Amino acid sequence: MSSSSAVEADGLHKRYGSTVAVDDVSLSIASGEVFGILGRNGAGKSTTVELIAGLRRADRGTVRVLGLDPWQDRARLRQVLGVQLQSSHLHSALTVTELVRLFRAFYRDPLGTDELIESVGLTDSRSVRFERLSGGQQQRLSIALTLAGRPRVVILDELTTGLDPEARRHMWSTVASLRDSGVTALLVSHAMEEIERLCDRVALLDAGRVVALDSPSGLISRVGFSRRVTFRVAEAVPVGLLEKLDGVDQVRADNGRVVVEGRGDLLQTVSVALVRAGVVATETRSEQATLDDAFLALTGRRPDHHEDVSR
Ligand SMILES: Nc1ncnc2c1ncn2[C@@H]1O[C@H](COP(=O)(O)OP(=O)(O)OP(=O)(O)O)[C@@H](O)[C@H]1O
Repeated sequence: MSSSSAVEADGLHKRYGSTVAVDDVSLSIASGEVFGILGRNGAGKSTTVELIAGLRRADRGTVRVLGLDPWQDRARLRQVLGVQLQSSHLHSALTVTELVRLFRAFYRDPLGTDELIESVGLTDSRSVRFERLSGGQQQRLSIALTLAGRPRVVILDELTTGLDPEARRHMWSTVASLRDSGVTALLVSHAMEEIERLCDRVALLDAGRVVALDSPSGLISRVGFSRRVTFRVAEAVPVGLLEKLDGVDQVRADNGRVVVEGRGDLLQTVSVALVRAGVVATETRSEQATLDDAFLALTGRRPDHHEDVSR
């Protein structure tokens, strides 16, 4: 393993009965990197991180986390690896402070109780029992518990699922400060915006295999177009006219809604052509290709949270 790798997985395989969940997955995650695992439901994301965390044993292949074998060296790994627990595993009758104290006791050099509670914005709720916390607060507490032992590597599975926008931003800044302090983070997410903002690199999993591994912008650059202009027209859609324009790659029309994909100053090109043709367009929008588009281009489908293929 390279000395700067925090996580090294080589040829991982995991099968459940006849289902191949992880099929020859190899990853090398650099120390201090924020690394994302993206894929639709059932792609093998959770199984992959469970193999890395030593929660499951691979049928084949090897994993090293900071040089440790997660299955053989579990006790030592626990001191340096933080894994975000699902909140259902927690004792619901304990308060925030009691849970934080309980988790701190597992570690040799934990962060302070107040510091941990403050870091996830739960100071005002520190005497509240777990079962009385909102879903978002429970999620934030689970992050504090993950960070209790000053881990050098953290695994966060669906970090911000169920959080409101403010809590989500708070989580993002927590990940950014982890990165600033040199912690390696492995993020599993369906949230494209989150992956795009936070991750240095992303592995895209499909049917248990890594189908692409690149920076978010590198993945986006593999999409065949770079810009998309959408608008509505009340009259007949001038598809033929648009298709002939410079920089236009594709035109789709559905029920008066037109989607033009292409390159360069696409909005200007399309707007001028429509005005010249006397076509009135409304609800015009111009956007750049996103990670969503990359997902579609690389797997042939949009991620599960976003089934709107008409975009
Ligand atoms: N304990 C299990 N027993 C049997 N099959 C399982 C088990 N865990 C996962 N699987 C199957 O393995 C495949 C990969 O599942 P996994 O949970 O790793 O995917 P995922 O990408 O994390 O999905 P999701 O986004 O839905 O959490 C799926 O087909 C799933 O049904």
